[in-house]
Amino acid sequence: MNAVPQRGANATPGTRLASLQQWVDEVAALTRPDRVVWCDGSDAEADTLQEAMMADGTLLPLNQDTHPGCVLHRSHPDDVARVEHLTFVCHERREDSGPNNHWMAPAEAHAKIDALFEGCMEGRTLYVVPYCMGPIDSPLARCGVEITDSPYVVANMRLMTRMGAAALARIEREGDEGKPLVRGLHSTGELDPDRRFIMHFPEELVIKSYGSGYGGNALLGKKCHALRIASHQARQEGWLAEHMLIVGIENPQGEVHYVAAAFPSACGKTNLAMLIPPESYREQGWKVWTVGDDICWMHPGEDGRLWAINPEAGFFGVAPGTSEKSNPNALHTIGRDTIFTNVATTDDGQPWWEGLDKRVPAKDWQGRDFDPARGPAAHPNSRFTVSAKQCPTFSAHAEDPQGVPISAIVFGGRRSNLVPLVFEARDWAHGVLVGAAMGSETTAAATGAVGVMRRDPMAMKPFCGYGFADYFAHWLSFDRPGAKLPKVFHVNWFRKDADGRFMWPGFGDNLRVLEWIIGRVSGEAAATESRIGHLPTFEAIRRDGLDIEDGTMRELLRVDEPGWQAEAVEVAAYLDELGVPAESPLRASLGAMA
Ligand SMILES: Nc1nc2c(ncn2[C@@H]2O[C@H](COP(=O)(O)OP(=O)(O)OP(=O)(O)O)[C@@H](O)[C@H]2O)c(=O)[nH]1
Ligand SMILES: O=C([O-])CC(=O)C(=O)O
Ligand SMILES: [Mn+2]
Repeated sequence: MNAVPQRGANATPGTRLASLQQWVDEVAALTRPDRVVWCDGSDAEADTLQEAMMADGTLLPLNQDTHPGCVLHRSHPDDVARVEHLTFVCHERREDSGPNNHWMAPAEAHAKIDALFEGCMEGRTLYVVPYCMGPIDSPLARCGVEITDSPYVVANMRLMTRMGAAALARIEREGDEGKPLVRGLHSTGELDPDRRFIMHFPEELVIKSYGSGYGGNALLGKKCHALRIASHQARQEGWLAEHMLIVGIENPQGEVHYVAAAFPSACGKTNLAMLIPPESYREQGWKVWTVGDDICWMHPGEDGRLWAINPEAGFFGVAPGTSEKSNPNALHTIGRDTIFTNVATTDDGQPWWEGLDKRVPAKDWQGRDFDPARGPAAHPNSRFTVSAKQCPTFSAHAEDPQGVPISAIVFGGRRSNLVPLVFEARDWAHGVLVGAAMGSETTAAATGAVGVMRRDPMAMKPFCGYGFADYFAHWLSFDRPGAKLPKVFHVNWFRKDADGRFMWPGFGDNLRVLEWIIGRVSGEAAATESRIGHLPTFEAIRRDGLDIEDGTMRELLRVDEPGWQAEAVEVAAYLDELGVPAESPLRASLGAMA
């Protein structure tokens, strides 16, 4: 039966944009849902959805006295993280996807995944979710429509994007002007890990995702649109779509510098974006303002600077490790109206995860009686979804249509040895090399082994929508007459000593490093030269109120000469693997390091 289904009782009437209506009708004909609902983003709609999800067990209640408006979702135990081996970037030409992506010919990919979509929404509701990535009135924002059969995805998209009637109005206006729209089709399918694909068609601005309900696989506005598809668009149009937090650092003089930082998944973006200054800094008047915690779109402005928006409207953050001590801001943010996914619960129904406090949970993330023999109570990649507006340090400029000007770009990874606490690149090309050479030990944010060192250029290994050699060339192209580019830095919060303990306290104390970074931007902070770039002098990182020995600090700032020579050899081989040409300025920058 290819008949287009009747719209349900509380469905809105669709769209006047013929091309969009036609696509929705085609998808409905393929997937055969019982009902089609156009989401308007209203509170009433959210309430109706939530009631239905509570009734069928998709959402479970949490303690409303301690956590008003909060709910729990337990996902299928095989569906708890991004699946990189099942994620494809399907350019017409294989070489355009690069060696950094899994590739399939677009026709084959469509055929393969459409076969799974056939009839997959029978007995279900098809939700049409119009969304805007970025402030709704921003010229830098971009729109998309996600079709999904998962009310959990709709509820998450409502927090993570500007979703509903206002987005649809912008989409229709832009449609009249012939502007492109990103179209995403998602179904949770049967949640069978062997029938799961996340496919991207950058040239068509299309995403198709089947068989997973997990964040990065299913909330298509996030990694699929705002990074993989947007990075491809950004290359064509002369901007950057990056896996970066954006944070404003206000010094005692009241000047605010905005920093964009790329760390791989579960390597500290949310924490840095919400940093609370150490006591001695607070007393002096230092403040930190949160603009974004995961994605950053940067455009060159007329003044030559890079201006950045956070395309998201919420945080999809890692729960484990979040505590009153590590990230009180996040804890305050998620005290109400939050969706928790795969956390544990206490006997009085409060959400709980490892690192939160000393209580012993009653139920683990799968709802079983907690038994430490079975591993952590909360899944290591358990998450919270919450509106950014609830963050106490949410920047007053976070929704400025023109974005915020970026003073410094920071790269970083989880490196237990070799890489110093912080260093500064000599110039833009060297900065691009530092980003390209990034390595990090893997985390639970993607399925697979944890703690294995892998190259993750600019934290974009899983997210770049085209080949890395072209991506680096695009980055290099920003160095042109009139450009006032940010300075580029590399940080490592994760150095470990011989006993496996972190050498640097991290979290709030990372402001001490940011102070040096800002000081370099304004020309005030002292540095010494080394083969890897500029390093802080021993005194340049303030240690007042910090209990850290001179020897540890020296080690954190030491350049291990033989270690870096070996690193340079590895990086050269990696650039070869990616097809970076011999004449690329990255090679000359690397030569200075070797
Ligand atoms: N030792 C140490 N751990 C940190 C630091 N910052 C964050 N972490 C830990 O790293 C883990 C991930 O931190 P997040 O800030 O959620 O990472 P993220 O980059 O936002 O992760 P995604 O949302 O997956 O992109 C948590 O367990 C944190 O407690 C730090 O400065 N030092
Ligand atoms: O995309 C996700 O599912 C979560 C996330 O932020 C990441 O992994 O970087
Ligand atoms: Mn992320």
